[in-house]
Amino acid sequence: MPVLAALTMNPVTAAKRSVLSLAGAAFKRSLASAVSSPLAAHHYPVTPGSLTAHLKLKSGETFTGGSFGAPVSTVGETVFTTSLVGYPESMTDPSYRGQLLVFTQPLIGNYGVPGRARDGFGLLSHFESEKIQCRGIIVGDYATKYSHWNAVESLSEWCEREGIPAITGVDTRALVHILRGQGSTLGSLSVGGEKACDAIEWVDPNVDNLVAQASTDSVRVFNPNGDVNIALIDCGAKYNIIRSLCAQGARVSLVPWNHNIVAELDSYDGIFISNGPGSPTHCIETIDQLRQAFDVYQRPIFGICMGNQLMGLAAGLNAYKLRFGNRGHNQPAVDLTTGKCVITSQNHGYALDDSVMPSGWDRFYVNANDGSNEGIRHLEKPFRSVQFHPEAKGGPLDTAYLFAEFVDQVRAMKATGVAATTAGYNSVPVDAAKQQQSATA
Ligand SMILES: NC(=O)CC[C@H](N)C(=O)O
Repeated sequence: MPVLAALTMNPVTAAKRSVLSLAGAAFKRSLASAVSSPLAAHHYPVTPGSLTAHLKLKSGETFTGGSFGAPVSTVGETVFTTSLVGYPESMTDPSYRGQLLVFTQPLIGNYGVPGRARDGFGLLSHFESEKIQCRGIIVGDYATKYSHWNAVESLSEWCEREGIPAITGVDTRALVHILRGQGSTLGSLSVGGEKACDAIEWVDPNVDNLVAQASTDSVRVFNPNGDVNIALIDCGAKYNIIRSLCAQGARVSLVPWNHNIVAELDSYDGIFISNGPGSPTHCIETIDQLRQAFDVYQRPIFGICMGNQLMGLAAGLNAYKLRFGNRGHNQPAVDLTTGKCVITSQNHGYALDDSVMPSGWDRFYVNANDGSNEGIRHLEKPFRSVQFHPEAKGGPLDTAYLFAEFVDQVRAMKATGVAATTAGYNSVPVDAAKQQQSATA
């Protein structure tokens, strides 16, 4: 809507509608104050009569729009993704747990939501977990009509059914401008009365161990007849990681994030560490397990995203929080072993500080945009990890070869009789080791 028209609009209607003027230079000049101005508007609530929704950042900016999800209120870390497609996959990716997800792609919902068909491994074919994991979604322009051969419901119906609030009519360009400037920020999404968001308590989801919430409670086996047995440490694994390993012919034992794998190393031909939500620093048990495994395990270990961070922490690196993270499907990463650049799918807010590498380790990939770490590798042992998502879903399949390389290596080492652990290894369960440590402390 032209800004002038918005300014001459009935102020009550305008106040209900939206918040931002996009008037060129004025946009940049007065961004901070314009955000909370109720005067200008260029988007509409999704349908006449739909509930008003508000997104309020902890830093004070408020965006008003229309609700198209569940009529509930929530708080989360407001993060944005630049992906153009893949909202069903992103919203069910456990790594988005605790977050309010902003889509920079303005038109969202136009291909609806697919059904819950399962593949031959028992995994949902079109989702990355059983349910929506993000706390809410924020879009510029929700498409009220959808069309796709496998859609069974609208994005609005899905959100409502799963109790997830959703807001449309938000100037996501202005919102992302703020988030890029000040970094990922706590936000409240409230539906209903104008003041609903004032009642919200600001609780940062990252203070909790979100991995413990997302992980499986018990061991689950996929593709039981696979010829090599992979322990997949579940920090909140996306289904396509499990599927990608199974599709290579591997048997996958999905184990809880704090499972005592050190006591079972001999039964695994390879170890894989999944993606997962929140800060890696909460996963002390996993880091402890990996540190012990690095000393004695001789077969391949591979990590993805949270898995890269946990392997890095176990190797002796530190992790830090990125200002606004890298979330999208077109992030360039350079393989430092070949110089080749690959386009990758990403979703992370933390990164390894790889400025000084621990002895025996090297950088594997680096982000070609911001220079942040995209992976590490051991120089002698078959241990590697990547910060991006070779399993895609959504995103490009450029790096799917990493699954084939991993399982091929696992298979080759098994065939040539490489023992799982070094000779003389004393398999002390981690809990017992911890007790010993505290007893001698
Ligand atoms: N996708 C992931 O595994 C994300 C890892 C971690 N939660 C981060 O945000 O950096």
